[in-house]
Amino acid sequence: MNILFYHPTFNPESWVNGLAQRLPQAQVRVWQPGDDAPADYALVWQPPREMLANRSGLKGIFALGAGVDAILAQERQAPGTLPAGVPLLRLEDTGMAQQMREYVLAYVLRFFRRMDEYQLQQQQKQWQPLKPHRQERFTIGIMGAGVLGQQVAQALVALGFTVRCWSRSPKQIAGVESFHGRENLPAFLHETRLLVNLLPNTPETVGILDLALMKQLASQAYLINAARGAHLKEGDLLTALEQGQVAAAALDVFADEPLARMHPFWSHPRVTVTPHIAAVTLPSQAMDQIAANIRAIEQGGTPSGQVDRERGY
Ligand SMILES: NC(=O)C1=CN([C@@H]2O[C@H](COP(=O)(O)OP(=O)(O)OC[C@H]3O[C@@H](n4cnc5c(N)ncnc54)[C@H](OP(=O)(O)O)[C@@H]3O)[C@@H](O)[C@H]2O)C=CC1
Ligand SMILES: O=C(O)C(=O)CO
Repeated sequence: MNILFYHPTFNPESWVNGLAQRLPQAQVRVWQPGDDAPADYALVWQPPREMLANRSGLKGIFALGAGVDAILAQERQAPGTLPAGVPLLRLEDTGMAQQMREYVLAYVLRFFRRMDEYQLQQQQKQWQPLKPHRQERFTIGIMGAGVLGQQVAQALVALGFTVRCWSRSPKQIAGVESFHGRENLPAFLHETRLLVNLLPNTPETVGILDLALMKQLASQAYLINAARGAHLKEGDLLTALEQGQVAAAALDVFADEPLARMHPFWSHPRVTVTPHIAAVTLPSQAMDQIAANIRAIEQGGTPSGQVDRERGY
C-alpha cells in the first residue's frame, strides 16, 4: 500500500514516520513535484492540482483538517484537484473539540463577566463596577451542531447557560434546544444574546453572518466566530458594532488570512482577534483516526468522516 503526504507547513518527517508506525505494511512518502508513481491514499492540505489530477487507483483522500471548504474551492477553480469518485474524508474531532470548547468557553466567560469592558476600563485607570449580566438573560446560540458544536453546547450547559443550537437536521442534545433549517433561523436568533458560529463554509452558509442576521439577535449581542472568515460580512459587523446591535466580537477566522495590517479589526476596541488557533490539527490523534479509516477501507468497511462534496461538508 502506498500513501502520499502533502502539507505546505507541517513537518513531513514526523507524519511519514508516524503513519509508517501505525500502518507497517504501507510505504509512505512525501509528494514532490513530478511524482506520479502509484498511490492508494493521499493525505493533503492545499494540494497542488498536479499531485492528484491524473491519478487512478486512489482509494481515499484525507484532508488534514476538519473543514474542507478550501480543498473543495480548489476543486472548483482547478477541476481535477480531487479526482472524481474518490472518497474525500476529513478529521472528526481528533482533539479539536477539546480545544474548541476551551476557546469558546474562554470568550463566553470573558463577555459574560464583562472582562472585555474591565480591560478597557483598566486602560483608562477607571474603577467602575458594572452591572453583571444575568445567566437567565444570556441565551447562547450555537450555529452548527456537528462534531464541534455539540461538544461546545454540552460544556456551556454544564456551566449553567441556556443553550440553543441550529443545524440542518434536528438534534437531541441533553439540555439544548434544537432548531433546524432556514425556516427556523429567525426563531433561533430571537433572544440569542451570544452567538457562536461553528458552521462549515458551504454555498449555503457563506456570508450568513450579515447585518440582517445580527439585527435579529438580542440587542447588545456578542459574536464568536470560530468557523470560517467567509461566513462573516466584515463590514456588516463594523456597522453592527457602531450601532450597538453587537456589543463585542471574538474572531478567530477572517476572509483573508493573515489579517491585513491595516484591517480595522486589529485596533477596534470591541473586537478580539486571534490568528486561526481555536482548534489545530493534533498530529498523533489525526494519524490514529486516518490509520483506522485506512484499515476500515482495506477491510471493506465504512470509514468515518466522509465528505458529501455536493453538500460541501
Ligand atoms: N477556527 C478553527 O481553528 C477551526 C475551525 N473549524 C471549522 O468548524 C467547522 C465545523 O466543524 P465540525 O463541527 O467538525 O463540522 P460538522 O460537519 O461535524 O458540523 C457541521 C454542522 O453544521 C450544520 N450545517 C451545515 N450546513 C448547514 C446549513 N446550511 N444550515 C444549518 N446548519 C448547517 C450541520 O448540520 P447537520 O448536523 O444537520 O448536518 C452540522 O450540525 C469546520 O467546517 C471548520 O470550518 C474546525 C476546526 C478548527
Ligand atoms: O481543521 C480545520 O478546519 C481548521 O480550521 C484548523 O485550524
